[in-house]
Amino acid sequence: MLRWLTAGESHGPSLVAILEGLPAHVQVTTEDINDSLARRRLGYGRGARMKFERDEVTINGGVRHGETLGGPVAITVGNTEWPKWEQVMSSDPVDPEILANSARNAKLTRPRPGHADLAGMQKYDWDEARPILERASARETAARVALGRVAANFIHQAIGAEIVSHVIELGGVRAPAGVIPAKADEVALDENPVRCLDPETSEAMVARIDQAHKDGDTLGGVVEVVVHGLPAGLGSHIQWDRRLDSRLAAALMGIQAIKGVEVGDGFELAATPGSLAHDEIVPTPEGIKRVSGRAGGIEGGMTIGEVVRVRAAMKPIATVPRALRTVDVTTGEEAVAHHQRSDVCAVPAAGIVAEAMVALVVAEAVLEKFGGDSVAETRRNYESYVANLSFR
Ligand SMILES: Cc1cc2nc3c(=O)[nH]c(=O)nc-3n(C[C@H](O)[C@H](O)[C@H](O)COP(=O)(O)O)c2cc1C
Ligand SMILES: C=C(O[C@@H]1CC(C(=O)O)=C[C@@H](OP(=O)(O)O)[C@H]1O)C(=O)O
Repeated sequence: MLRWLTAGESHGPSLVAILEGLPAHVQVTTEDINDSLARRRLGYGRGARMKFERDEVTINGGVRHGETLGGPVAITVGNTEWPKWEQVMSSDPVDPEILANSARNAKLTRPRPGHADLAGMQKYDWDEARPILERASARETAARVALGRVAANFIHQAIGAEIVSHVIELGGVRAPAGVIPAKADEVALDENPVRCLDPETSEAMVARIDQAHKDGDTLGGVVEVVVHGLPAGLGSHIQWDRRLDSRLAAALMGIQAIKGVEVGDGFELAATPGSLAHDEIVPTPEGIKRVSGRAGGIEGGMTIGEVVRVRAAMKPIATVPRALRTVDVTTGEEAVAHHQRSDVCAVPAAGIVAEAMVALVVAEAVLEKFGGDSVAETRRNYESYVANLSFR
């Protein structure tokens, strides 16, 4: 069983992440994790915080000399802005006079529509939004990306599978259909300001972000995660919670601000006749293949041995500079929502987080199918399965 958990607040000293259940000998280094975290900071339209803050990665357990030991992998991502927040976010009590004189500690009593503020204040009985937004913030995704990198290394080393993501829609600008990036495209994707391979679309997306910035507005979009190299048979049709599609959907929907998930061509398939919607099966010299990939590589909750493709739709950032109407909870009067700073658009970053979530779910499915307490054992089991697969 693979399980993972994160802890920590947006302006706390650090995020903490634990991943348990991976076999021994997964090769992973602090540099690998730094590399993935740096990719999450990329993307045109992010706010000031991404520029001045750094992620300080420490692997606290489960890895020795660049290889996992089989025990829980523990990672902390330190927040270099912590000294500014040491009192506001102190875990121990702080002199009330110091807090009363701290502008940073001013009560946030005007909850933002679209964020967790209001429901969180009601549910957890707080008179302001700080205790809610600190954990609701997508700062937490840094911890998931750290774990996702360990999982991605595992699936690559055990079965050779590779994950890549790209932005297919941003602020209503849609990339041409049918482009499926290879892992080799990742460098170009990361160099592109909106992680989109089509130059014209990418320019239009950047222009849309500039316009939103000027208008005091924010944007959402759609990312697609592609997994190359998975064999047929991960996941199962046997029970709803064993289906790989349901698990991928839950993992993607669990990312802050993701409001829709598609497997393959998803919603478009709903409007397509069956004769055109499915991926016909044909014999080829390389074995049984599909003539198209509309299903996104999953049928009956199982991988079919083709490219897996899932999409996640992100709503626009909730902290809208041209602030939205709300109620000041101290007075009960109409007000505008609090706004200090925010991203205009974080869709490119959401793609990196989506890759991490897909890596964790796929790693879990690989371990279910092939097991193994060392990477070599997982690989042997995988190779034996593939060599004996019927109707290859
Ligand atoms: C990478 C990333 C960055 C985000 N940056 C911001 C931000 O700067 N400001 C903001 O209000 N929301 C931001 N969000 C979205 C909020 O975290 C999200 O709207 C909030 O947690 C409530 O979302 P929910 O309704 O989906 O739970 C970001 C989300 C992601 C994935
Ligand atoms: C810090 C990160 O993202 C943050 C996610 C976020 C939110 O509300 O989700 C709000 C912003 O933080 P702040 O309100 O402090 O400016 C983003 O910068 C990060 O991704 O590392």
